[in-house]
Amino acid sequence: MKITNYETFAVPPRWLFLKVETDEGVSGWGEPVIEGRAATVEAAVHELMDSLIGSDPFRIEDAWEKMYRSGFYRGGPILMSAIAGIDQALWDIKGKALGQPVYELMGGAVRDSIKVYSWVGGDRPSNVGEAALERKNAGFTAIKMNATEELQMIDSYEKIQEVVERVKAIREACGPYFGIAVDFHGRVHKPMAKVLAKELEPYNLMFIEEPVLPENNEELGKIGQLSKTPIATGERMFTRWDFKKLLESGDADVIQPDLSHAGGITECKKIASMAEAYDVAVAFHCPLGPIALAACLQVDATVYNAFIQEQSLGIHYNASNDLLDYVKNPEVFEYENGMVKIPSLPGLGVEVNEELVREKAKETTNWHNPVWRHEDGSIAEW
Ligand SMILES: O=C(O)[C@@H](O)[C@H](O)[C@H](O)CO
Ligand SMILES: [Mg+2]
Repeated sequence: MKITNYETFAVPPRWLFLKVETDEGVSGWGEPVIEGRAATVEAAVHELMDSLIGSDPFRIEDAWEKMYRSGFYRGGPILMSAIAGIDQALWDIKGKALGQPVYELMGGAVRDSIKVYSWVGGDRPSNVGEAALERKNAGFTAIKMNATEELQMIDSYEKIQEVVERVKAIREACGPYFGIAVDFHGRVHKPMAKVLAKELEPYNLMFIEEPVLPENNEELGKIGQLSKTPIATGERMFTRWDFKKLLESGDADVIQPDLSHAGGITECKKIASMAEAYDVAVAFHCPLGPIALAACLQVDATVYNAFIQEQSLGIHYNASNDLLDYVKNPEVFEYENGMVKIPSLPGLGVEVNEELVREKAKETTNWHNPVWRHEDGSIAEW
């Protein structure tokens, strides 16, 4: 079998899909994108795919190593997202050609379903108690919320108190054992991260996420000493080599590589195995579209230390589109009791609605992160 052609489609709300074709008529889909930089990743996908035309799509490891090692400059969000989507498409082709779900080609499933969490409050926090209860009533057993819209390096205890109040509202609305994750989103710097982590400790959170920016991961250990709450990070880390130091440090309790940002199925499986050796849990990051989620579920099936899966339901900047808009077989994601069943159809399991994708790709989709400023005029972390 040979790779003969490929096409990319930028579609609303802010996603990029890739279709890879072969000479035997089997095609595969991937989702190579990083939020806010879809066009840049698209350019990288074209460069990398051009070098794969004519090669055997079954030799995924070889394709991965070629894309990673033959370029001299390596890693980072753009290249690793491009590799990620291509890798997903190759696994989709292989699974479809062999009539097997991807997890069967990776050693088989260790679980039949995985717990998922929903977002509440979107990006800007508001009425989170009610929103969380709505999710709970819809069957979810866990949610994630953003801690804060903006916080300066040293900021007021009033803003800290606002975060605490929202978390308290969710805890009170949803009961003592409902899963609550709080995403600091790298918006909180070390001086206030210490304070916030300690203030949130009494609420028995499932985890706090990116308490500091990943470039400051060496601070995680100190925050961990101040609070028992499990610490999660990793959505902005892209390779095994990025995760190596973090895992060696012992400072992360949960890692969150993204199947569309961190080299795809091939790389994320390896990162997860490294984490297993350090007794670190995995919660694959996925605020993206249906192909990315499908790829996550295939890997979740085979990763012993995976315990929960993010999915984009409830994320407000995706609200113009439903996760299932581009999928012809929406029943592939079977939600029940806050869990999603692992799809067992060949390949990634999602049947992409190609006509709709082509139609929507005609619209201009140019989503960028909004620029926020603090009261004093300085740029706020997004
Ligand atoms: O954990 C999450 O899903 C968020 O941090 C998103 O990745 C971020 O807003 C970029 O889209
Ligand atoms: Mg996050």
